[in-house]
Amino acid sequence: MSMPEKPASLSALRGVLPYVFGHMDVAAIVADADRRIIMINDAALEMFGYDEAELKGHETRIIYADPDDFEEQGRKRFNKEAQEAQETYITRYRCKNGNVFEGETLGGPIKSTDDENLAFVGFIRDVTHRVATEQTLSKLHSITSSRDLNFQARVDAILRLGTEHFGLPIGIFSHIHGNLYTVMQAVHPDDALTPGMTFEFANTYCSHVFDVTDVRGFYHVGESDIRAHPCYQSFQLEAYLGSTIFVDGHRYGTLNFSSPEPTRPFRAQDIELVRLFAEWIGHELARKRDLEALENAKQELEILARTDALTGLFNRGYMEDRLSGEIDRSRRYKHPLTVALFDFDHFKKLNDTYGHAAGDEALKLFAATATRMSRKSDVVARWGGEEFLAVFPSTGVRGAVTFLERLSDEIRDADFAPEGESIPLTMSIGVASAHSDDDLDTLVSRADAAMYLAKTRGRDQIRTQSDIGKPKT
Ligand SMILES: Nc1nc2c(ncn2[C@@H]2O[C@H](COP(=O)(O)OP(=O)(O)OP(=O)(O)O)[C@@H](O)[C@H]2O)c(=O)[nH]1
Repeated sequence: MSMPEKPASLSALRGVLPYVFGHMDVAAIVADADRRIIMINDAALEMFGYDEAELKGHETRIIYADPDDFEEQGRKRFNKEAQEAQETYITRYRCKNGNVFEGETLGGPIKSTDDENLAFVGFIRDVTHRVATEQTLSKLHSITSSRDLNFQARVDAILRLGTEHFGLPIGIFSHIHGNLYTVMQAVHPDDALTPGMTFEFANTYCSHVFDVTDVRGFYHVGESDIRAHPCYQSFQLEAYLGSTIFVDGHRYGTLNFSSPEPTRPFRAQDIELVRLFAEWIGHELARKRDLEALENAKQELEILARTDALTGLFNRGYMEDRLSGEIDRSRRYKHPLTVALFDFDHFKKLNDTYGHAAGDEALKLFAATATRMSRKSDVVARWGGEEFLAVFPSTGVRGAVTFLERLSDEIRDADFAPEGESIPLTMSIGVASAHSDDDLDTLVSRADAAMYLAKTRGRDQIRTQSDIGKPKT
């Protein structure tokens, strides 16, 4: 602010003060060296709610909310070395009616022609709302950048922040689909709103927001054009502020705050804040959805990577890892572990006679039957073309053979009729149990040798490792 020419004395200054500050729209207060008010302009009288006579001659202490601030400003500025006002500071002031506000103040001495301090002037601007908005923005930043909070906790914190900032005690994050308004999350002084509650969309004030895809505020519905609104009729909500939430450019729902009491008119900053809150929720929803899609795709890929496409059983790669793990576990816990290697008999003939598709059906029949009959802890995999490997944890040879007899009977007796003609499917099965020094290769090769024995001894039978090297029985 540019100052007029310097006056020579305090009395000269007193003469010009009303002309200089009288009609400014910024509140201006001038005090003498004893900090007694010698001039207060109309804007300041209006700001503080006093008459001129109530302030003139009083210490400026009267307008400070906190006496410590009065003392501190005195130390800083009411001294010989003080320089003319250059930068602003924010102090809390008190009005006559007790209201406290944040005042951005530009203050300093008015110097005489001899560079003496004649008086001190302060220009004050009420920045309460700006300060409150800045504080809310800073809290929003902490909420949205906190690593400790998940999405739901952040939305909850934003709902609470909004209710506090706007002075509207009910906060709702909604999803809107057709005429269905669903509460996703809410804060309510009586906990009257819970996630999953639904309302008719047309009956909510949000219809005004969602349909125009913008922010809307009503601060005293009872005295407005929309007092016939069904929301007012049903819920008697006097005040409302809401914004549309967009996810990737599509309308998702709303973020809204409301109150059964009328409130002050909303300011431009309120509109921008609620829009900002809603924007953040929209971005997070999009991010969450992308992450979930990515996670699902990853899981599908993992499943695909370990699955045999034809039969849906585990594939060989997965089984090799799994069996190695099971061998380690059986060694560590000293539990038995048995494996069985299955090979269809005369599969080539089946393919050649009935076609490859019939062969595939036989493989699928085995997979479905083995899956249905085995225990949860058993693992069955396609090991090669028409070869399968089953692993039976905590099971000895005898237990495994009992199960394998039932399984091979079931498959032989299944009504497998590729061309309407029923043909029995038989398998040669080799069984081996893990020794303490076994690895994947040694264990499977014993099962393989037992399976080969079953083939050479006439097929459609089960042979175990103990049959190897024994004469035919
Ligand atoms: N339909 C079909 N056939 C397959 C598949 N994988 C391997 N085969 C066939 O399985 C047959 C295996 O033949 P072989 O190894 O000679 O054995 P086999 O005819 O069953 O005779 P034995 O094992 O001695 O009883 C081959 O004809 C392969 O083409 C598959 O995914 N689908």
